[in-house]
Amino acid sequence: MSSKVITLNNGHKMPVVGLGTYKSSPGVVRQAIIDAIEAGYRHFDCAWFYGNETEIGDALREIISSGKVKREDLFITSKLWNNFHRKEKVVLMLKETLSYLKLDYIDLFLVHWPFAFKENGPLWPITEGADAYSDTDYLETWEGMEECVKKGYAKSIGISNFNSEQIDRLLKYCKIKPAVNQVEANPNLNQKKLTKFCKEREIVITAYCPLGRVGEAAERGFPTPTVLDPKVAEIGEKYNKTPAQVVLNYLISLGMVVIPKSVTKSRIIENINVFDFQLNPEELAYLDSCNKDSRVCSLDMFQDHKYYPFNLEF
Ligand SMILES: NC(=O)C1=CN([C@@H]2O[C@H](COP(=O)(O)OP(=O)(O)OC[C@H]3O[C@@H](n4cnc5c(N)ncnc54)[C@H](OP(=O)(O)O)[C@@H]3O)[C@@H](O)[C@H]2O)C=CC1
Ligand SMILES: O=C1CO[C@H](CO)[C@@H](O)[C@@H]1O
Repeated sequence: MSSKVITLNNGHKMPVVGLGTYKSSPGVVRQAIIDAIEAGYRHFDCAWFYGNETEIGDALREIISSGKVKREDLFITSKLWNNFHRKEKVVLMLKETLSYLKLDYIDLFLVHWPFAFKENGPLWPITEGADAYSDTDYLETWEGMEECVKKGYAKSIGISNFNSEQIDRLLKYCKIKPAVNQVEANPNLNQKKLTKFCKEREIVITAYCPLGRVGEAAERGFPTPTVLDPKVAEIGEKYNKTPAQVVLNYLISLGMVVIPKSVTKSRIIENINVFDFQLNPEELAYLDSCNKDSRVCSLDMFQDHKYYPFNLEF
């Protein structure tokens, strides 16, 4: 099984299913990437912030040098972390990511969040609060992102966790349009309004936390993931599919790219086998009815930041 692809606003093609890598520990991520390649994945979602790009790079080098897959058949995403939003920092940070990933270019580079933190401050300033914020404007950051394309280090650039106002402000300013907005999306937060808004502007939505981060939801008090809903399991049984496959198929039917994370071989295989069934209108309506606009990644500890994105409806 391999993934379908979607065409971005610059003509580049992006596989509709990718493997998430947040919290895929350095010791296990190599095997997860190898298992994913075997299962048909060609799209990998990475980030400097995840602290595992070196090991992902080792796996990619191994796979490419074995001849199993060519570099040009892969779609690799990474993201610029919040401490490095100054224009001069952006290319330098991408070059650091490229050295970890052992690649000459990535396919997609995203601004991870619209808000910035001080350059020499903590990466995750939950105790320092506003003292650790920087008011570097994401429009300045975007100039650095455009430099990454001009220098050939990124084929496409995009944003993550941007709201509709931030997107329109960026669109008025940019020379290169963002190709993608990566945001949380799952049946609890189906992002229909933001998806429509982005589609009208030729921006593809990538759904992160598509499974509602099910592995840690109960213990961390996240909204109960829809993959645990018995009704979703019942829908899946009809097609001989698991709840995760139903949810991923639903998000893809809404026009999104999905990047489920797993380090478990059977689930890695399961999460890409989502293209051979179609939910009927009643089943789609049930999944629509699960929407509560509730987030796993609200990051509300940063809600007093000038560029915090979730104080708007979408
Ligand atoms: N741009 C941003 O700000 C953000 C981006 N992301 C990206 O999105 C990716 C996905 O989101 P993430 O937060 O990881 O959460 P997900 O919704 O992908 O959930 C991951 C959890 O689900 C489990 N899981 C995976 N497949 C199945 C399955 N078929 N059945 C049951 N459980 C399953 C995994 O367990 P196991 O691994 O043990 O199999 C893991 O515990 C991230 O890894 C990251 O790449 C995420 C958050 C924010
Ligand atoms: O990519 C990410 C993974 O999840 C984190 C929160 O748990 C986010 O802050 C971050 O954007």
